[in-house]
Amino acid sequence: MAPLIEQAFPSSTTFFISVLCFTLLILLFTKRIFKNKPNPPPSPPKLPLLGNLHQIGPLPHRSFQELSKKYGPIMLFHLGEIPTLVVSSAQMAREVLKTHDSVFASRPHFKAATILSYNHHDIAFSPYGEQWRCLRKITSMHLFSSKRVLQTFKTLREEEVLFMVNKIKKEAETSTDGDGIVNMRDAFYKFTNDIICHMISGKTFRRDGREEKLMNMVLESVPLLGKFNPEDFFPSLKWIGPILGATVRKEAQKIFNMGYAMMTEVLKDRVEGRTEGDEDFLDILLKLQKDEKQKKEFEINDMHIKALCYQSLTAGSEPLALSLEWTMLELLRHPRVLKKLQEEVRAIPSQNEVLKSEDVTNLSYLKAAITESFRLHPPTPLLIPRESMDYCNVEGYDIPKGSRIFVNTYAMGRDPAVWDNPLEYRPERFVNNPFNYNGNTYEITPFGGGRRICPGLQLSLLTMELALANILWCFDWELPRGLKPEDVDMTETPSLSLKRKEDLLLVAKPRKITS
Ligand code: HEM
Repeated sequence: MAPLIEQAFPSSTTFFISVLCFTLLILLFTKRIFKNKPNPPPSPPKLPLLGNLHQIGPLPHRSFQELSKKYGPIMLFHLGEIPTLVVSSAQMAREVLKTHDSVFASRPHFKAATILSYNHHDIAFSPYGEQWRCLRKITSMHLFSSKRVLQTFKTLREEEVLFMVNKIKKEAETSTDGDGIVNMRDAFYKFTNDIICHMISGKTFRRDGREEKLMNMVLESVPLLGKFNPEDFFPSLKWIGPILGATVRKEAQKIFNMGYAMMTEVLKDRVEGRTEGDEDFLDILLKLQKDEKQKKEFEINDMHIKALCYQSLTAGSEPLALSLEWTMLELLRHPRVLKKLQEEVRAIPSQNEVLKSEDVTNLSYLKAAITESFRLHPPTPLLIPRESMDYCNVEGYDIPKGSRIFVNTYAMGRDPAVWDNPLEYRPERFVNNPFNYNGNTYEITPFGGGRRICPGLQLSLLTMELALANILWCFDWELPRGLKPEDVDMTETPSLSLKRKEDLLLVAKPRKITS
């Protein structure tokens, strides 16, 4: 044997060097193979063709929440043919909305959204690119500039709050059994719809009951955006797409046709002239349409104007109405909180029938109650889905280009690792710790984040504070027909929004405001 070894390895040094080289080669080779192998986030087992679709129920935020308990805060699903990333922790939300915001800033194409957004002429469903950037700039510089939100819309908000309060009084007084029961879901939807219509087209929107017709369109279109449409999950089946998605296409087209006709009418009225009121969206957009400097940067056509106006209603009025509804519901389910909030509001030194914006700026418990409601009931529980424009590595995991992204703010708000006793509604959590919605905090993200953050954020918070303060200033409230707080049915209904199945019926008792 010895001669053979000596023959192969003439000296022990050569033997040692050869072994070392061999080991290094093996290491390099295996590392290379390993490096080329993608490292996807944890996924539940999937079925052929369907992928993980069968694991997602009618309330996807809840299905994802349950699955994240097993698979962690970053998961990769295959919904049909589409890789879908779902994140449900502050750290992972920060990765998506901040660290890699530039990669995750686009939106996927869903057929219903394409039809309802006037073929992506809006902001919310527009893919990331030149058009989105220009429309977004117009929104933040002109339509929702801080000056307009704080000053121009102040009178508008106060007028519409007064209109709502008077309607609630009337409905309570004329209730069928004289029991003062008011449908507060209806009241809030009409209120937020009126506010947005007022911003879009001044006072003319109440003509011919237009505002009511628009509200009904919003009520039909939002659930449609959340409805399962097979063609959105199997894009390779292009040839049978229209058959697979026939129902959704038909419904979306019907709503689009009605909305388009209405918007055309509103725009035509305005082009023919107007006489009164503050500058509204239509004035601004029509002015920009003729502006030479704007034309060089980006030409706004009538389709953009109609889509932007219609989208303010779908993206704005529904989540605002639902936020008011969930907050009011939690107050009625928690009499201690309701009482404390009434005391804060009623300590405002005013003798007026209704409160003005300047009366409600320092209500810290009200602000905390609103945040607590967003934590438990974010109106858009998975945000508006994003799409990755490139390959991305998130915390060591490989995310393929073209993935859909959901940020589960619903699950984040109920995470026991972050919130003690997470299911308890307790505004005190935020009293000395006010939540900064557009800052660097990602424990909850009710308005999203990064470059796609909701442009209606400031307007929504100011509107909610004024509306809720007045509702508590003007009325005492009770649950109807002896219903106990613990017996309120919290079942949700399937939609893109987080919506309770039942309407919110409450007893409103108008209060005498005395000195
Ligand atoms: C409480 C009320 C509201 C909530 C909770 C809310 C929530 C959201 C969320 C979660 C997003 C997606 C953000 C993301 O992808 O990161 C969004 C986007 C958007 N929201 Fe809101 N929203 C509210 C009110 C409004 C209002 C009043 C308007 C306008 C009148 C509005 C207009 C929009 C638009 C245009 C987008 C799309 C932004 C983009 O894609 O660049 N929202 N909103």
